[in-house]
Amino acid sequence: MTQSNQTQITLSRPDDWHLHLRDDLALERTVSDTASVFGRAIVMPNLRPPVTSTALALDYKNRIVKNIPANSQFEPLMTLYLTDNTSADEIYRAKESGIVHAVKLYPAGATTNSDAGVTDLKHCYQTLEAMQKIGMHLLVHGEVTAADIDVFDREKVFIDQVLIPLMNDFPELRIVFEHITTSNAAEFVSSASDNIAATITPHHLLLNRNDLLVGGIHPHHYCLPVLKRNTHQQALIKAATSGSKKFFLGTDSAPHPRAGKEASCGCAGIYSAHAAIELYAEAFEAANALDKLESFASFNGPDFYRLPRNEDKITLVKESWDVPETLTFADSSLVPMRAGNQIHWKVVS
Ligand SMILES: NC(=O)N[C@@H](CC(=O)O)C(=O)O
Ligand SMILES: [Zn+2]
Ligand SMILES: [Zn+2]
Repeated sequence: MTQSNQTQITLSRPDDWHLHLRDDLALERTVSDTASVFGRAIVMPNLRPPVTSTALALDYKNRIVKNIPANSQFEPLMTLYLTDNTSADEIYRAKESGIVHAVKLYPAGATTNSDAGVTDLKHCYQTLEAMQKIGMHLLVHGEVTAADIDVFDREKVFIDQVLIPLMNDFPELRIVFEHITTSNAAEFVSSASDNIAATITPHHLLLNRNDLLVGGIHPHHYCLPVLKRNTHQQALIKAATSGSKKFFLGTDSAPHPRAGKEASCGCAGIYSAHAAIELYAEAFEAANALDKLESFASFNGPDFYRLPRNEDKITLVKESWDVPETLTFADSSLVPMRAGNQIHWKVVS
């Protein structure tokens, strides 16, 4: 059967390898949306204050678990926020805990709540040594922050200025290049050693910078790394649907209250957790590659993290549904991806 008229797809339950759940009142919305479909999620640590220790990660996990719906087996996979002062001992404690699966590098100033991030990776070499030794994954927001670097070039420059030297100094360190947005990153990951992989978001597959800037400025399409030109979008689609084991699902679903997005200096982040796997199904169908969705969404991630694949399955059907203009979020509301429009796949089980 040609895929273009495929009307149903069943796949092993997917996981989200890059997710912002936020905290406290926000958890009711974010945890239930993700937990209704995904088996596990790598929960990003960029809270205020950030999750910089195993103890804080455990407390955070407990707050998340309280919001998991009764009928869901969802498991949050916790991460630590790397700072200049993170000790190797903290890495050993994290590994020992069994609940921390990775450490996240936010270059200071690169994105939301990144001001406590790393100012110079050289400060972290003992910590990185420990991570390499015990196989703790380093997740990177791959952008430089120098003011003289064009925002559209930040990711490309990060490869040469940070990633390549890092991989030379730590050739065994397992790295996830998060939310890649350029052909440069896709090509680099494809050709680099097996210990580096990448996540790709649904918005960087479905949108490009025209969707941010044409016909008016669209604040709900503003995210970091920023949407790039369509040639980069095409390169990401090619990578995601290539069948390569180095690319897997990471929504980077990053909610902000509506007022924070619709502002003269709006927050960066796109909320997709309400319809993430459906949005990926649209992107893979458009590329006539629905047969590649299961590996990208359900196999490549657990395989790279050396975790078991989920055993149960989900089914989506080709059915359009209306996305609300807003969703409740903490004590206010957020504008989800595709708000006020339709999504053309629907999870039925
Ligand atoms: N991606 C975003 O635009 N924002 C994320 C942070 C991040 O992943 O960079 C957030 O936490 O708001
Ligand atoms: Zn990021
Ligand atoms: Zn993120």
